[in-house]
Amino acid sequence: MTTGESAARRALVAELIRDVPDFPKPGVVFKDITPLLASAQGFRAAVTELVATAPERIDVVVGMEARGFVFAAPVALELGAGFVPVRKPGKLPGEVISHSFELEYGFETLTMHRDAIRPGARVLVVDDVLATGGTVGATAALLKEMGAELVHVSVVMELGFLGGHARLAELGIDNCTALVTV
Ligand SMILES: O=P(O)(O)OC[C@H]1O[C@H](OP(=O)(O)OP(=O)(O)O)[C@H](O)[C@@H]1O
Ligand SMILES: Nc1ncnc2[nH]cnc12
Repeated sequence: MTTGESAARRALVAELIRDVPDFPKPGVVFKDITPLLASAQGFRAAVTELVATAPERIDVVVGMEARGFVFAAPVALELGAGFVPVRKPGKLPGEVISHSFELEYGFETLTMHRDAIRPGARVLVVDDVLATGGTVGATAALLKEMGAELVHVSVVMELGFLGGHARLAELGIDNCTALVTV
């Protein structure tokens, strides 16, 4: 794999993410990934690049409902790792642990099955967008409670102006890769 090919894939990913102003509320520029997913070449490029960012020996890929699932599941398959979902409240049938936080456009609670990941497992977290970092931060807190090792975070797009990277650094998460930063 050459650097030029990787750069071309990331440029294609960036091109296929559409800005939607004032969604879901005034003042928010929503980064819409549906054109990227609708493009076979674009979707493949995103998954290829996410897989390329993964450290060695990942046991489990964790994805966050809903858009995170779309990228995390194929990355897990490519890596030969398991997939574990982080879900919104009331969706998981077993005993859950949960964490609440503030999002760019609201409040959210995320849950995981308490026994989803064995202590010490090496985990890669994959999501579509890193905005304020609240979602990744909450997921990291859930993984810590389970005793899993958060090895790396990979996102398709980072909204740099919202300071998510700095927020994650404050939480001790300094291993985060974005394919595209705006
Ligand atoms: O860094 P943050 O400020 O936490 O924002 C990023 C999160 O926001 C979006 O999820 P959303 O809660 O809108 O859910 P969805 O995937 O179900 O649309 C996005 O998919 C990320 O998970
Ligand atoms: N501006 C944004 N666009 C898409 N997803 C987001 N999640 C949080 N903020 C977002």
